[in-house]
Amino acid sequence: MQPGSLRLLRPLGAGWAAAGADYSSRRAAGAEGGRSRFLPRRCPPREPMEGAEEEAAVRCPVCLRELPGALINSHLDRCLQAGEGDAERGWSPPSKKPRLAAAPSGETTPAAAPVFSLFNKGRGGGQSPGAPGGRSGAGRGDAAEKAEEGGLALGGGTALRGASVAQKLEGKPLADRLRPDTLRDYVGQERVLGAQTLLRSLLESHEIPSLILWGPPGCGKTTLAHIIANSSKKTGTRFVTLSATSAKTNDVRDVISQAQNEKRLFKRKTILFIDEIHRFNKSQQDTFLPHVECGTVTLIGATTENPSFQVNAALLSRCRVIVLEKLSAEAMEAILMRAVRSLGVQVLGKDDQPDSSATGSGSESSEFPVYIEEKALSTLAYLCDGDARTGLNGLQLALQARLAAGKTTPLSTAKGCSADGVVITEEHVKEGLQRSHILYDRAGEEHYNCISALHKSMRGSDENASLYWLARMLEGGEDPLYVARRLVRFASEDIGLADPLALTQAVAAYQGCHFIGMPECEVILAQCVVYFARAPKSIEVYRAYSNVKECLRMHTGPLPPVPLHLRNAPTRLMKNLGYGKGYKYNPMYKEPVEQDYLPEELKGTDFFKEQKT
Ligand SMILES: Nc1ncnc2c1ncn2[C@@H]1O[C@H](COP(=O)(O)OP(=O)(O)OP(=O)(O)O)[C@@H](O)[C@H]1O
Repeated sequence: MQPGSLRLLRPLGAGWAAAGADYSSRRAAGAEGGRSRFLPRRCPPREPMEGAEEEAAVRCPVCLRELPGALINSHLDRCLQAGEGDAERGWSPPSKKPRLAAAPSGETTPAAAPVFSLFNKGRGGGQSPGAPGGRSGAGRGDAAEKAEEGGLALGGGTALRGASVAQKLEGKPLADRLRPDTLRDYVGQERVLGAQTLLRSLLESHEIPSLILWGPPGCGKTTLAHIIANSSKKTGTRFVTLSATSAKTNDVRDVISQAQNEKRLFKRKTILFIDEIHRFNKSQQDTFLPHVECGTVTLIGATTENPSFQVNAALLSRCRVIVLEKLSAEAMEAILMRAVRSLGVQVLGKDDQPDSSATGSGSESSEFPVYIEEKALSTLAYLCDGDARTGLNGLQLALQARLAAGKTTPLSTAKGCSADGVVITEEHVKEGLQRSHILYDRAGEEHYNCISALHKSMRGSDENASLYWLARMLEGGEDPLYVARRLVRFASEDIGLADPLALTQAVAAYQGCHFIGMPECEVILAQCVVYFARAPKSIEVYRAYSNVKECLRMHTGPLPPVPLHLRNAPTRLMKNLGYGKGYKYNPMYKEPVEQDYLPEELKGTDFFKEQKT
């Protein structure tokens, strides 16, 4: 490819990324590959500035110099040509700081070589397909990092100093900074986004249908929308974002009218992304229904709640529902691995153990390289329960806390080397995670899933499973009174007259929880749950009552009147009308009383016999 074929279309931001990507592929196609191919380049002298003073400055993605916009393309060509020569001469990179400052989020991935097997599995030397490591051209070589940062190498990799890591952790949260910009970096969700899937082909061909992205927190809904936004820019499509938590109906109207103008005047399409769409009430959702229908906007809604309940049915039928799942532990490992690489933290393998007995401290700990144990990463990947934001926040907190503590640990490596470093262990990452985040989402789908699992386990007389689901809820912060109320219902619905004491137990458990609260009341609920799991079950009453309701629902015409003999007759007039006439007061009879209690037309109906199976 000729240098002249590379063009910067935008001054900065997206243009940087686009130019960087072109540059990467150009470099990759060019020759033998390897990290040295992606080193920043020494640049030709600055171009003359005449006549360009008023133009916005543009930063060259290769050498990071700022130039007038008009000169950037010719500069870039020369810069690239010069760079090729430099790479062959083994040129060493300039200082890292400006490069970090200029890089868009997620684009800096200093490639510390992975040193343990777990995260290398099937990832082609630490680079997984679609995973961070798989990106080409985004990071510099290990040697360059080492030379620049003075980090110590253990097990073949390089770790940055605490001060550098701390600097990288400042500002935006790690999760935001690492939000992938392209599908290539989007990890997991193979079922809906894997190769050959419909959605992937649609996205790759920039044919974006209206979508509802449904999935648990941190599984990548917003990220997927962000990727669509990036790719839609290439086709000139507008991408507008609203959050249902803060947007008002008028905001939606404004977006719609702007979209109508853009469509009419410039033939530009608009994609409207609404985060947490379930927070819009149904009438707010109605506002954009006709505009989705006629194609004024393509809607992308993200929700953690089941859209069948939370999204207007008419709107739902015009959108494709994409169900995203919790990220697997493997996917989480890939995401965390990308994070530690981008921070310059080195992973310690099983054989590179810190000497925990000799933890020292020192004010210069910021001068020491930072390491994280392999076990700490895999534990984090499991504990964050498929929520990438929780995982990345946990990692960030663990690193920040450890760096702030200023403690260093002597390390001995498999190869017999020893060194001091700031080491993040499994315990540290556990501390960095909020327990309630790990186990349970009190407000969301998980709340209903767990209570349903508890109900079914008790119905199935599985006392172990019943206790497990109970503990999942209580440990996750569920309101014990909510569980107790469900137990009251269960006592009648599933145990019923097989053990009428169950209802008493449930009500007592409710009151007990009310009196003493958590955590003491947990055992009250546990006792009740086990009692219910072991109790005989009967749905006789529940079924019979359902049959009665069904009978009422199916009735056509006016409901039959209450038979006169069953009516009370408190006044003379009522008596005269025949109310209560012929009623047989049962206690007055020794023998069984022959008397009808159902309306005439239902005479002889047995709701208990007519049980549906
Ligand atoms: N599939 C993924 N691949 C790579 N990174 C991901 C993925 N999913 C999430 N992340 C990371 O986790 C962060 C949070 O994800 P995101 O905001 O997309 O979650 P979400 O599903 O929209 O959650 P919420 O419902 O809480 O808003 C992102 O900034 C990104 O760094």
